[in-house]
Amino acid sequence: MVEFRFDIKPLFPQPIIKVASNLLPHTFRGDRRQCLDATSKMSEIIDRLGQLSAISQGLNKPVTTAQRLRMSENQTIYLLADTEAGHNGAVIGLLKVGTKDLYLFDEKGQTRKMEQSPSILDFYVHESRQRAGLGKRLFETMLNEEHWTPVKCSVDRPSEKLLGFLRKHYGLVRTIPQANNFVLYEGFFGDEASQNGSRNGHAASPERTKNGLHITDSPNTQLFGATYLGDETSKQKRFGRRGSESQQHHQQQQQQQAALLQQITQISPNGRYGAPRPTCSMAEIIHAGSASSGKGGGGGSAESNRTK
Ligand SMILES: CC(=O)SCCNC(=O)CCNC(=O)[C@H](O)C(C)(C)COP(=O)(O)OP(=O)(O)OC[C@H]1O[C@@H](n2cnc3c(N)ncnc32)[C@H](O)[C@@H]1OP(=O)(O)O
Repeated sequence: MVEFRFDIKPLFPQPIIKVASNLLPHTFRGDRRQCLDATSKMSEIIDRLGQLSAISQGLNKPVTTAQRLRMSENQTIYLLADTEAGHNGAVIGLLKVGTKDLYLFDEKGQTRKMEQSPSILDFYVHESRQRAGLGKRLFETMLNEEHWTPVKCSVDRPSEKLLGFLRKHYGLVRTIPQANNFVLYEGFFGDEASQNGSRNGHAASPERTKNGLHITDSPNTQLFGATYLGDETSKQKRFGRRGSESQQHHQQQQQQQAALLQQITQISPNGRYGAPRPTCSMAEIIHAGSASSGKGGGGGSAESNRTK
C-alpha cells in the first residue's frame, strides 16, 4: 500500500476519484489556498504511483507524472484509495486513459486513421493488493465514466499481466497486428464506434486499392509511396470466399498481415528516405506527428515511447 505523510481522506470522499489536467479530484471544492494545497498533494500521489507503476513494469522512466497530466488536454487519471488503511489512508491503484489520433492497421491490414481513439495508457494496482478484483473495479469505473467499451480501446504496450486481465475479464484474446506499440483486439473497427456505445474512435481516411497497391492519405503513403499488397489480396477481393473456408481464410489473413508489416518496414524508397532506419521508426514518426497536432492530447508518442 502506498501511504503518504499527509491525510489522504479529504482528497478521497469516495474510493475512486478522477483527476484531469487541473490536478484536482473531480469532487474537489475549495478556495484558492485549499486548491493549491490539494494540487500539491495530488501531484505527490500521482508521481509516486506513476513511479511504482514504472518499476513494476520494468520501465526506466514513468509513463505517468503530474507534470505530464498537467500538460495534457485529454487524459484522465483514476485513483483508487483505501481510506481505512494505516493512519492516513493509502492509495492502491492508478489507471491513466486518454484519447489519441492513431494510424492503425485494420483486420485486412489496411491503414486507418482513428481520431480521438480511446486508449489505455497506464494501469497499476499495488503489489500487495493485486488479484483481488481491485483492477477490475477501477477499470469498470473508468468504462462507465468515459462511456467506453473494452474492445474499442487501444492499449499502449500492455504487460503480460494486463493482457491476462483483459482476457479474463473481457474475453479479449485475438489481436490485430500493428506496427507500433499499441495493441488492438478484433472488433476494434466493428463499424462503427457508435454501435458499441463508444463516443470516440472515429475512422478517417478511407483507403483505395488499385492493382494491388494500397493507397491512403496517411504519412506512410505520403513518405514512402503506396504499399504493394500482393496478388492474394486482390484475388480475395475479386472472388470472395465461402463460409467453410473461414478458418483457412483467417490463417491466410494473419500471414498476409505479418507480410504486410514486413513490407512496410522493408520498402526502400530513393533519396534520403532510402537510408537504413530502425524497424519501427515510421511508427514513431507518425505518432510523434499526431502528438504535435494537439488533438491527441500528448499524442501517441509520450506514452508509447515507453522504454524497458
Ligand atoms: C498499458 C499499461 O498500463 S501496461 C501495464 C499494466 N500494469 C502492470 O503490468 C503493473 C503490474 N500489474 C498490475 O498492477 C495489476 O496486475 C493490473 C493493474 C494489471 C491488474 O490489477 P488487479 O487488481 O491485479 O486485477 P484483478 O484482480 O481485477 O484481475 C486479476 C486478473 O488480472 C491478471 N493478473 C493480475 N495479476 C497478475 C499476475 N501477477 N500474473 C498474471 N496475471 C495477473 C490475471 O488475469 C488475473 O486473473 P487470475 O488471478 O484469475 O489469474
